[in-house]
Amino acid sequence: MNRLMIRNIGQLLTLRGASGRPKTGSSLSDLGIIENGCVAIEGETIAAVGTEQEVWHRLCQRWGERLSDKADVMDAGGRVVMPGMVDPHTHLVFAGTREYELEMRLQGATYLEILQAGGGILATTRKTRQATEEELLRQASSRLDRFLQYGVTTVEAKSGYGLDWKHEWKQLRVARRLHETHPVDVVSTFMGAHVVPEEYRNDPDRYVDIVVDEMIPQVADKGLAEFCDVFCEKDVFSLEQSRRVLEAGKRHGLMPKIHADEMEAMGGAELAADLGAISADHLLRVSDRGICRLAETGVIAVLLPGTAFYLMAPFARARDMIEAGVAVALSTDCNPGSSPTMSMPMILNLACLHMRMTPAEAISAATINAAHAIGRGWQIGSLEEGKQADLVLLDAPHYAFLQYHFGINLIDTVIKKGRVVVKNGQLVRR
Ligand SMILES: N=CN[C@@H](CCC(=O)O)C(=O)O
Ligand SMILES: [Zn+2]
Repeated sequence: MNRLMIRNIGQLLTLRGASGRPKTGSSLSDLGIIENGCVAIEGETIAAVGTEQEVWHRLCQRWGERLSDKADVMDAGGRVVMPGMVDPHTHLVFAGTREYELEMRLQGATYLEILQAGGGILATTRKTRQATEEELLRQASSRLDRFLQYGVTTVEAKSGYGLDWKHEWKQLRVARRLHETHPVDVVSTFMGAHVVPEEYRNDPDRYVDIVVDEMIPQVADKGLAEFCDVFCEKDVFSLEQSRRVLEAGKRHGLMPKIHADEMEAMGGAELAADLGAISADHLLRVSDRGICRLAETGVIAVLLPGTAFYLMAPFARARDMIEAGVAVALSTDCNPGSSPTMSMPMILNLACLHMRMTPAEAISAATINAAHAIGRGWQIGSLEEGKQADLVLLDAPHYAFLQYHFGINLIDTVIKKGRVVVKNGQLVRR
């Protein structure tokens, strides 16, 4: 079994103490920092975390004396070590690109107008349906490589560019194969209710019936996803249709997630609260009442500032949410239309500069709270004994360098399940 000790860590961000429930309020600012820290890894798991002295003491008890003979040692050179980041909202598996929509939007077309004219998600659906499973796998795998280089060690991935069973299933199979073969862990969400496909344009309720009665039972039966999501939005899926989809998912053991209050305050956050969803995502226009309900019910707000930035829309009110006691997480929303990025560090920049989160709050939101938003707070998102050994070494002496710099990548080393997968910023070939 491999053993690795990382020593001489200037700032070790443990994010400890929140594996049971996400951070809220002032605890978001507490990164559990250990100065001159050390982490020991055994196999895929963290064996000890603490100051160098504490870790040596702990390991001598476990491994006996002469530790350096028993473990590889990595010198962090006084730099920052933190948990691998978790991206809890991506549309990872798709074919084709939509760079032409940028120009259309710059000329005044809105995201929803492009969609209604048969572009947007519908354009990506046409391409994704045409693509072979191998082609989708290849494209999504190279996106995961980039995620890894940006310090992300687990992503959630939604279906929703198939919009019929054959192609939704293809997307979910690709996500599963990536989880099995790529170093990044992939957690699947079924999102057959992403938009109404063109063939049901005149009968959207019939499409909802198909999602509810045919697709969700098969997804559950085949164990293809843990979560069920819906795009609850004006002219996409109504509140009532969204409720039907998420309730059906729940009956089949798929936990609800929701694209809520993105373009209009539709009451999506309130629906998430009613249903006990694990997260409500986007929330650019959420109402005050929606914020209160999220806080009361413990639904995690997954904020996607890359989308507001790229769609030139107002940013979510992260400060109001944090003050109200909502658990906030951050994500890229990686997709070909509204947020074509794999850069979590860029998301942290935007969270600070446009949503006024502090650097420490943003790191909590991108690690332990993001892990909770996909039901993995017990396993990842913090550096504590017994948790999965997913961690990142920054080429920086202070964690705030991650938000202070922009447009450059400070991720030096990434360790996934105890193995070095990125070194000097470069992927280590598998
Ligand atoms: N808003 C809906 N779905 C995605 C965008 C998908 C796309 O445009 O392809 C989102 O979360 O932003
Ligand atoms: Zn999305």
